Amino acid sequence: MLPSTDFTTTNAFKYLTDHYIDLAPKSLRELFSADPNRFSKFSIQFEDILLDYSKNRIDDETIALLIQLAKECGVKDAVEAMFNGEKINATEGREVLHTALRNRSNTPVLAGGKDVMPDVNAVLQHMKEFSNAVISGEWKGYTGKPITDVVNIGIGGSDLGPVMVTEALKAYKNHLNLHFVSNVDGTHIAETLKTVNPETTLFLIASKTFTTQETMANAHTARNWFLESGAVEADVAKHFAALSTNAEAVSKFGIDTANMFGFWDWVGGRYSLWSAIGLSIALSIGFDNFEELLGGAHAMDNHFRNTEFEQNIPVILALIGIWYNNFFESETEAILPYDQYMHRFAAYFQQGDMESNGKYVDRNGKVVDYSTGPVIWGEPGTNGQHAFYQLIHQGTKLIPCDFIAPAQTHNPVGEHHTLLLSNFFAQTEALMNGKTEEEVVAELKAQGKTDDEIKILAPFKVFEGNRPTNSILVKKITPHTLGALIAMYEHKIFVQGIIWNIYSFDQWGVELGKQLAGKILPELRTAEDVTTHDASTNGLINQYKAWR
Ligand SMILES: O=P(O)(O)OC[C@H]1O[C@@](O)(CO)[C@@H](O)[C@@H]1O
Repeated sequence: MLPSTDFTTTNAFKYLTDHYIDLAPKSLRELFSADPNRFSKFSIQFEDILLDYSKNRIDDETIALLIQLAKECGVKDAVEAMFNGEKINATEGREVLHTALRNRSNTPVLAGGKDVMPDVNAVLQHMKEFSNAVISGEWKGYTGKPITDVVNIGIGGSDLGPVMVTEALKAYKNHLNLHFVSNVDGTHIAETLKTVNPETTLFLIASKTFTTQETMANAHTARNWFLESGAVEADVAKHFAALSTNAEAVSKFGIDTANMFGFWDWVGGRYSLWSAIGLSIALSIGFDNFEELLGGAHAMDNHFRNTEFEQNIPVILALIGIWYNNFFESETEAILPYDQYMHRFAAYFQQGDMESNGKYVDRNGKVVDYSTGPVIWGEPGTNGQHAFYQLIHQGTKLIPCDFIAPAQTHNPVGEHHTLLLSNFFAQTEALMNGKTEEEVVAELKAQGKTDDEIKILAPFKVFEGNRPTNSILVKKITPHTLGALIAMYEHKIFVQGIIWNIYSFDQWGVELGKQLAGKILPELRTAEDVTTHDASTNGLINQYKAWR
């Protein structure tokens, strides 16, 4: 069982509250001038990843108290419970074993007393053989042509991970064209089908449950399009594969279960890119690179499981996030990758973090009286600088930011990468140091501004600074380092869920909307006005009917 501690009643929480009051007035400038070793003290290197967390509102005591908080909340026991296959997803009665999917050591991992590794390895072997056959051209379509395009049809965890990884690793992609259809909006499948040839297109129907409305609607549309193009039922097997836990539903849809790549209930949707859901990744970058991705995540798993908290990157990130979320009352966190290939990285962790920790009831079924999961958002740098950095620098909200950048680029064009990295370094420095009134006045004087002009302008040009950031410098974004980065955030989310005493692996909050949509759908199929809802919903539906 997971420890179930109300962290607001722990000693650490009390001392952190007292310490916050002492520390809050101190500026980061003061903290850095007081300790010349601040960077080395508050940074951790793991393989080719450097985490610099020194530009945070912390000192030695803060970190010591936060680590005490983690210990008082039983984080270590919770980590072992997860890796050892305990049913920590208690409301669904399931284990949480996405770590087994990338367990490259192949040591036994028990779920329900059974070692899952033989099954995991069997699916990986099937994925390897299949992706090699498609990539090599050995796998032929119904007119004898090799596959040129792969369309992954899925949503949420059956889409976001494959999209993010195939984009982030585009430098490793082969000749296959990857397409991702997720939205039930007909535009998504219509626009995609315009671009592909039924003779050379492979559809992956990616759905853990194989019941998700959007995915099944898109899958049936794709199947109808394929059959209307001149193919027959027997040809479906050459052009459709299923990635799911639900063999019965796959077979009922009409996909040969020989083309099914299975996974298990102990794989959460938002943690599933390491499973058969990752087949589109293997097709895009090759199975060897997919294994490298698994290897990077496995390396981070070992770091997370075996490293003392003081040097444990996911634990430190989790604790710093809690420090701002629960003591400085920040509400969001920005993930800002200075890498255009990583443009879907923040979006991926919107599901990863917000679907895991967007909970208001604790593990005892009590409504919490403290803040839990943050809003996750972000865009690549430097684009964000021209969109929302104004608020981060001079807004009234505290926005903790994770800045991520590769030291090496895959596209050494001119000095673009140097320009990019100059911004990466400058932004965290600016957010930390700000610009004082004295510095502003001196600058305006040097520009020849009059005293009156300076008096008017100066307040708008002062930067408070003291705005916290983490800097994550990666030697190069490769399948291995990307796998490690993803696992790093997964484990950060896990640690925060344990400390907030919430269940991070169910997602009951997505059900109500689906249920109500199911009730409204038949009402939209008739011409009559509806009266069964509140005045707003009735009014909207009836106006839609009048206009459609
Ligand atoms: O993979 P599937 O079963 O089609 O679910 C898709 C997504 O739907 C959810 O919102 C759950 O209903 C996400 O948790 C999940 O990743």
